[in-house]
Amino acid sequence: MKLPEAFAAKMRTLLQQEADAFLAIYEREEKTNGLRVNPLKIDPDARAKAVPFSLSPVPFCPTGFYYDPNEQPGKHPYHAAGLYYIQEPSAMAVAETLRPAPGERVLDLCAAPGGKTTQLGAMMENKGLLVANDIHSKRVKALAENIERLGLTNTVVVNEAPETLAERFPGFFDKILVDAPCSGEGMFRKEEEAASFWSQAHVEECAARQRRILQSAYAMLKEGGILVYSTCTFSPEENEQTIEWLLETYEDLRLLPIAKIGGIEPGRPEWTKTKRSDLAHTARLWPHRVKGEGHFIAKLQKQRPTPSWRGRWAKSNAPKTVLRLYRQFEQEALRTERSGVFVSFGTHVSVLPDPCPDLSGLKVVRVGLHLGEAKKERFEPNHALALALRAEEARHVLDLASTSEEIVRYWRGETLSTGGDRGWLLVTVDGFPFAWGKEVKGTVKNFYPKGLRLG
Ligand SMILES: C[S@@+](CC[C@H](N)C(=O)[O-])C[C@H]1O[C@@H](n2cnc3c(N)ncnc32)[C@H](O)[C@@H]1O
Repeated sequence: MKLPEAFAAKMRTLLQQEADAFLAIYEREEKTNGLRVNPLKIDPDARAKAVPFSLSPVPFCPTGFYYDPNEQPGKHPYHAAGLYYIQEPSAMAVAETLRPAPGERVLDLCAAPGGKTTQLGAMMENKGLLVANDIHSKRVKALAENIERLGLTNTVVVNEAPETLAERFPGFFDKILVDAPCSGEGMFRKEEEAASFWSQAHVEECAARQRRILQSAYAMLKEGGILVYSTCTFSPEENEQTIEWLLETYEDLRLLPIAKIGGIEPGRPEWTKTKRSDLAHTARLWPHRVKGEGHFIAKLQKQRPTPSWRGRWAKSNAPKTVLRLYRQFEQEALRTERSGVFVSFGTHVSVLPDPCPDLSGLKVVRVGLHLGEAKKERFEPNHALALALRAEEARHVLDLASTSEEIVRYWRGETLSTGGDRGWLLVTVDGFPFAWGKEVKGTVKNFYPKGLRLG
């Protein structure tokens, strides 16, 4: 591919004798293809075996695998069922570095389309609070869809500027990820268009924006909290120099070492003004050193006592009539009873993550688990509920084989004839929840969402 000349010259100066190996990767056609299996849906012991592609492990991510470029996992019904997320392999190292625990309060500040959010949510086993934010309203839609597909129930999706969130949540989060908007030099093979935008001026604009975002992230971190910063670019201005600025601006921040496994290399202190040696704790994933397109990662801990958050927690506002209809549906269709704080938006009802702060006044796209909608005297379950269940939690199941004609027809939105009359049933693919159906007088009415159907 054709690289911007100024970019190639800059990388030659930086990398010197290593530059040829680095630049040679752009001559190769094939990019690396990866998928990350979803431990919320696939039993950890059966991970790779459950997915019918030839996979080889990504060395720095236990749930990550490379797949063969001739395979198309994005077109398999298992993708629609949320069994995996297709993700550029070096990107998988970022959430591994933050590694939140179940029950923590976590913020993914630049989250769309959700590659890292879905990885963080799975690590949290759906326990605690995961706030996924993105400033761009269009990109937030894909984020919400991916969260739903992967079966995350402890997330809040918001569409705000980081400054707005920083005013609302000072000192609130245990862990924050800033996967920053960047000049995307590591994306050139994936999206050739990204190369045409490259200029040194753009790199510097990105660096200035990253600093503004990091100021907000710092404000929202608790004392002792962990901040992970990442980019998919190579420029020192957006990587080591951004971290150098951060350490000089907030003297209580301490860089923590990142394990240099599977070809991951240290950051380059020599590419900064101060050359401070702790910058080698950061990580560089070079495309000529690891099988991946490239990333930079830094991990920091806040040391300073921080005034604790004094906001309010969210309360239930769901009308009794709506809740009664949901409980009626639950008795008819499910074997489990959901507890938690139920909230309604018009006729729609969701159950919040635990804990969940009061979100009024923020642009909230989605909270917790969207259970469904009360319609006159009945309750219609949402697709998100189907994808968050295990098959054994449904009273009635219609299981379709992934290789069958029926699953393709169902995915397209067609009805199926079964001869039964069981009401709400969970349609599964090889036992994995896929969608809702309603079986009435021998026919299963299709509730696969219109916007997600096969074309
Ligand atoms: C590298 S992408 C995030 C990729 C995502 N973390 C993932 O793994 O799928 C950076 C994101 O930052 C968002 N963004 C740009 N400016 C922002 C800002 N000022 N605050 C928050 N997000 C911003 C972009 O819309 C973009 O979605």
